[in-house]
Amino acid sequence: MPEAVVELDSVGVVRSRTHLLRDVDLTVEEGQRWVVLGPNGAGKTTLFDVMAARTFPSEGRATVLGETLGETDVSELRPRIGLSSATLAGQVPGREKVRDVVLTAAHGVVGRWREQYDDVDVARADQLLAAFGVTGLGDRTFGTLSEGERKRVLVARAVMTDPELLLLDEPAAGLDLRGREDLVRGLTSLALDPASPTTVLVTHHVEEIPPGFDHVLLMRAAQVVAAGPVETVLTAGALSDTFGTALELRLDDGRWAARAAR
Ligand SMILES: Nc1ncnc2c1ncn2[C@@H]1O[C@H](COP(=O)(O)OP(=O)(O)OP(=O)(O)O)[C@@H](O)[C@H]1O
Repeated sequence: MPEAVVELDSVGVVRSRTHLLRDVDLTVEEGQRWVVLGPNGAGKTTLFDVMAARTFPSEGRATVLGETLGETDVSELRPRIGLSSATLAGQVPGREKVRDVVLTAAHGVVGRWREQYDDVDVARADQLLAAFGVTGLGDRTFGTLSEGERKRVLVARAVMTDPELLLLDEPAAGLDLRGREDLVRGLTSLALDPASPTTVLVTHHVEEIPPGFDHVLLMRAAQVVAAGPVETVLTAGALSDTFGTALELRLDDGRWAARAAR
């Protein structure tokens, strides 16, 4: 029986007397690749922050990598989790060299300050930049990159530390078509590699689901609409319920596409 990497039991998050999450049950097992889909304001980022051990549940119980939030030292738990999110992007100094943005992940810091890196780390950072389609940008400063290039650098950074859990919050937001496809290709390779960490990817768009992602959580209005294997959970009906509008859904050669029902 594979071990649960994330176990949420009736989790609620309440702020200003509003439920950002309500009664969320979820088990993510080792080796699984999950996509969290839902409309704006559904609670996806709040759920992401719970899995990242950055937000604690107001109700229920959340266990991440065997540690129950509220009963553990998160400073030991957080380095075991690889993160890419808009919040993190905002924390990277613009003058930081791109290669260093990836390299500093190994030290759990944002901003390089006199750490020493091995050649093997530098080679891995360059290899990851190449895997996510941003080869040759290693010597540029982060501030000079386009939005899409920054996103891909941050995914490379999240993977750099060989985390036990990899969390990606809307990594394709703001990317142009080529950037999105480069990212999806990189994430597909990652998903199909059995050595890759358990991964959870948050997105608004089924077009951004990389082949190899095997589970889906659909969220709407702070609650779970459906969760489970992609082939059973991701249906036009469930997607229409999630987004509150009638949708058609197609699967073509491993890639999903959705549009308003005709
Ligand atoms: N501190 C807070 N107090 C009250 N409401 C909040 C607070 N933080 C977030 N919210 C609200 O909670 C809801 C869920 O937010 P969350 O960011 O988790 O949604 P999301 O699914 O990630 O949305 P998006 O797709 O737009 O990024 C939103 O309606 C948001 O406005």
